[in-house]
Amino acid sequence: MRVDAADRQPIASETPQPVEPLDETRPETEPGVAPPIADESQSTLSDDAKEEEADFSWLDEDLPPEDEDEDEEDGATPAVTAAPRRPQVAGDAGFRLREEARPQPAGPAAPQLTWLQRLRAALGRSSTQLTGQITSIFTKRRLDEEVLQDFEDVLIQADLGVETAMRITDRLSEGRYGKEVSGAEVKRVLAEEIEKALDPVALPLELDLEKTPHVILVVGVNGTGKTTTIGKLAAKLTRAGLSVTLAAGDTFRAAAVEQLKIWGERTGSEVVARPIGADAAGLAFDAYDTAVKNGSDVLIIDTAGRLQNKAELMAELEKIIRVLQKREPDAPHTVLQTLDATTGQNAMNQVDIFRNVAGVNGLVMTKLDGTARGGILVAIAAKHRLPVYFVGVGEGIDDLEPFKARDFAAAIAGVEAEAISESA
Ligand SMILES: Nc1nc2c(ncn2[C@@H]2O[C@H](COP(=O)(O)OP(=O)(O)OP(=O)(O)O)[C@@H](O)[C@H]2O)c(=O)[nH]1
Repeated sequence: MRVDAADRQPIASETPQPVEPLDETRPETEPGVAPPIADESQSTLSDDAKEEEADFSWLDEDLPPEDEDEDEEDGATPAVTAAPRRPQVAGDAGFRLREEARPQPAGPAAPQLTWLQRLRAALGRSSTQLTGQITSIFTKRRLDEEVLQDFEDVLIQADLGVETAMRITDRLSEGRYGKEVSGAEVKRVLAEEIEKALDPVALPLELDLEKTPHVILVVGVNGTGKTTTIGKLAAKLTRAGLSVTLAAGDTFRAAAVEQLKIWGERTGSEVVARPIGADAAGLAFDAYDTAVKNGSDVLIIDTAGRLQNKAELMAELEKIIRVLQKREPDAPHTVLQTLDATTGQNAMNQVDIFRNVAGVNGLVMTKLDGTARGGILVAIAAKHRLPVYFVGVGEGIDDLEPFKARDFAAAIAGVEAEAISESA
């Protein structure tokens, strides 16, 4: 079956948001009633519990073999009136089912404007800064070395990366050297080149349901939005009719566990949690079994992100992966890294680190709203060429959007998407 689809740094808010049960998405879950938490007896969290770390050395022993055994519209909360009995995934949901047997209904026309407006609003600061500088550089000046150098500097300051900045200035100078160039023309060239850089990485998340559960391990530095992204993703998947189990693998922070439980309630997903300080690999192992037992299509595992204690964190991630592979050799099927757009160049370095240790094979860029540093996504795409599945444009449940190269390029360059398509 195929489905496409240290020490802690301070974070903006660790307070779980109020619960708004998504009762319409999962009728089998009573509105407002929390789904069962695996091993409820252990779910009470306390500092004392840190002392009680279980012995998971048995995980290193060989295990007996296993038995063989959205209609989301662009940028808007999907109008779900009844839970689909079978997954129905819209073409633009940002993920897709590989399984041929799972049909993709045509669905209603997507309200593109809503999504574009949201993206433009999200990238407003990145775009305003960049386009303002373009206007001041190019007004009443002929294209010469000095202008091109000023332009290149602006692009580098906008975090687009040296390689992309040089490609854009080269392309601009082609046939225009010595001439006056309008700001509109510069923005169009900018948008086209950004789209070219992003297009290869704008891919839907592929969920392979041949062997359920499809395991998604979510990694990234703390505060980059792992838990929030997991919640938003669970909402997308459950709305499409897939069943999801969540594993609270950030066993270092009580607030992260509580936050995940709330997302579990909101999305009707079972949450597997352990006391603070518990072994994250053991939890992942149990969560896999829980997801098998409850028939989940997807298991999403949260992790800690204490980069300051790098050796310990990396050992923990490696152990989680090793342990999961005792159950399913291909797990985790997706290793998703969250990147906080507001951290600019740091985000690039974080990909270097987590890619090596955890085998990251997909990215989600969060907090694109309210940052002037959205350009970093272009530099990361050019360097790492990893798929970017979604972008986070706010803290709400609907603020996770499938990544679309053209829309992103147009929004950041401050042009209409049609302007790119006409001239590209
Ligand atoms: N504005 C905005 N805020 C976001 C976005 N994604 C996450 N956040 C906020 O960022 C903060 C940190 O998010 P978390 O999901 O707790 O991050 P985390 O990586 O799980 O952090 P740890 O649990 O500490 O490892 C929270 O206040 C979120 O609401 C986004 O796309 N936009």
